[in-house]
Amino acid sequence: MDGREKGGAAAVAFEHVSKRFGDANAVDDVNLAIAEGMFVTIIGSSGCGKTTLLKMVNALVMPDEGEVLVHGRATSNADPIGLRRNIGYAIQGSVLFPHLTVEQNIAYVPTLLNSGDEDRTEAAVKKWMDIIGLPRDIMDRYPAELSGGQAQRVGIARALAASPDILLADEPFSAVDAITRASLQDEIKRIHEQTGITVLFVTHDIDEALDLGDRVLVMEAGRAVQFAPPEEILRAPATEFVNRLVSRKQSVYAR
Ligand SMILES: Nc1ncnc2c1ncn2[C@@H]1O[C@H](COP(=O)(O)OP(=O)(O)OP(=O)(O)O)[C@@H](O)[C@H]1O
Repeated sequence: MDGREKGGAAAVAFEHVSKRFGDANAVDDVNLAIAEGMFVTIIGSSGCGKTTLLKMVNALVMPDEGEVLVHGRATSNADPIGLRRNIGYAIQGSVLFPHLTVEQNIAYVPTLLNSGDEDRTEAAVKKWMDIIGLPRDIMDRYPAELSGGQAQRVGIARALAASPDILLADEPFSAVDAITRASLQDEIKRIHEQTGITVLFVTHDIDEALDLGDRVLVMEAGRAVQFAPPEEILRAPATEFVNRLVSRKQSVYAR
């Protein structure tokens, strides 16, 4: 059994999920289902619970109430290590192992999974370096010898190299210039189209959220206030906050 026992189950479902830290409701009764292969962007002001929501998918944070289901199976019943094997996690800033080369960083999880099959691991590393637009000649460099954009690409390649079927991305493009960011956005779109991977992508940037997402999830003080395709977010913002978020865009799209 691979955890997909409920045929056609959503890749990720939040069933009335809440999480508190002290007095703060980090996530407040979130109830939604994300179909397999969907690209969901998550946006909201600072501290509204985006990261906490993401971390509940790979069981880095457990809900106080409700259940998070991954392929129909509650994270509370899953072995966290097995769960994380199928879930790539790319976060902002550099989280590369500083003492390992680019190749070793990307190979880290495939090495564990391929248990010593070096050819298979090397093939996986090269494949992901090519897909993500990393030149082969940086394979032997250490993270400190990379540009910010290269380090973020390596982080994403590492998250994808284990061939996960879900990618959690927490502002993965936040620390790069606009041009690098645009090219990384194109690449993540292409990877999504090519692999059919389910993506949950946190961003602070409404343009990025509307451009990348099949669905945009807007969060406000821990609550999921709107979960809809970009056109609907623009056409019918559900709250005053969503309205403010998109007001500038509507005039542009209405032209
Ligand atoms: N480990 C923790 N301990 C205590 N409080 C926490 C913890 N993690 C998150 N919080 C609090 O929970 C709330 C939601 O935090 P979270 O990081 O999920 O928000 P966010 O929307 O991702 O914010 P940002 O956009 O600033 O990254 C915040 O009030 C935060 O201070």
